[in-house]
This record gives sequence, C-alpha cells and structure tokens, in this order.
Amino acid sequence: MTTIKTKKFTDRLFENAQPIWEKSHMHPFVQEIGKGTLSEDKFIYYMKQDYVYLVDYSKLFAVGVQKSLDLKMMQNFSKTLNDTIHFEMDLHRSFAAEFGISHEELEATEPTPTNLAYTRYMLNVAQNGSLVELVSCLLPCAWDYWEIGKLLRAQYGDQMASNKYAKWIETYDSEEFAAGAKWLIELMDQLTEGKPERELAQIEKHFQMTSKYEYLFWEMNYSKEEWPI
Ligand SMILES: Cc1ncc(CO)c(N)n1
Repeated sequence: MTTIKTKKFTDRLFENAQPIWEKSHMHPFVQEIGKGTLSEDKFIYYMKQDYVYLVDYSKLFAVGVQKSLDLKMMQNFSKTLNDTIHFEMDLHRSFAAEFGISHEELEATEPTPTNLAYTRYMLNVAQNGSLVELVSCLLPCAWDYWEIGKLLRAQYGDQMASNKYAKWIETYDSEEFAAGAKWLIELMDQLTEGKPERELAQIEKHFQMTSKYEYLFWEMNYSKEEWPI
C-alpha cells in the first residue's frame, strides 16, 4: 500500500517564496556575517535598527495573545513574545555592550523608511486582519532567520571559532529559536486547514510581502539607509 503525503500549505508557501529567500541568503550582508568579514559599522547599524524592529515585532505576538482561540495558543504566543524580548534581544544587548552602545542608545534608534514601512505593514495587518493573517506576517521573519542560521552554520561552521559574529549564527541556529519557528509553521497549517483558495491567496500575499521586506532589510543594512531629509 502506498501512502500519499498531502502537501501542507506551508510547503506551498516555502516553495513559492524561494526566489525571494534565495536573494536574501545570497545577500552580501548575510554572507559576510557568515564569513565574519562584515564591517563593524554595518553590523552596529543593523543591531540598532533590528532592536527597534524587534520591539514592534514583539507587539505582534501580543496581538496574537489577544486573538488566540484557546489557552494553549495564548501560552505559545506569550512564550514566543517572552523569548523575543529576552533571549533574542539579549543578543543585541550583548553585541551593543561589546561595541560600547548603551541600552538607551539602542532603544532611541530612529527607524529608517524601510524599517518603518515593514513594521507598519505588519502592525496594520495584525490590528485590522484575522489571526491567520497576523501569523502570515510573523512567519517569514522567524522561518527565514532560522533557515539563515542553519545555512550559515552549514556554509561556514568550520570557521566559527574565528568569526566575531558567531553568536549571531548560534542564536538563529539554536533550539530555542527553531522551536518558535516550528510552532508558527504548525500553527499556520492548523489555521489554514480547509480554507478556500481565495483566503489562502490573501495569506500568501502577506507571506510574500513580508519576505520581500526581509530582503529589503538586508539591503537597507548593507547600504546603511538613512532618511534623506
Ligand atoms: C528584520 C528581522 N527579521 C526577522 C528577525 C528574526 O526575529 C529579526 N531579528 N529581524
């Protein structure tokens, strides 16, 4: 007897996003983190922008708590919120300390046009859309960072001892970070089960859009985008 494995909705999301994700994976900013050759000024710029990004990103999990369908889901959203503001942002705080940047300076960072557009897009969907639409915005951030963590470990794992950004790779390749990404993938499949194509297409639109913003974020860091006025 042969069993037919039905394709999950997240398999479709993953496959269709590959052209965008691959552009992120090949981006010089990502590759130079992997090699440890990225200039410190670019990395510091990124840590500061990412810190204020994560403040808003965390709020999406808080909206998830509010929109949860049951207590288990609430626990998962609040755990991921907690992991983001403590575990993940500790990475930024420890790199900042290494580079002589205070917590106050980190928090006072003015988001750039790209950063602001990205977080406003997600917050708008979170506040005006459904739970599954919110998850479609959260997912590429968590999933592709996990992919990048695994990829850089596979590509440059043998050079980690001399890489000053090793802690970054270790964070996104960690069990803790993977657990959050895996939970969001499962949640997406659970919430989309039996949904009509019209709704799936809307969800995929958010997934693709936030994937594109992920790419733009790498680009923004590499060019150290600033407000022109
Ligand atoms: C821009 C961006 N996307 C995703 C993550 C992973 O949480 C992050 N730290 N920053």
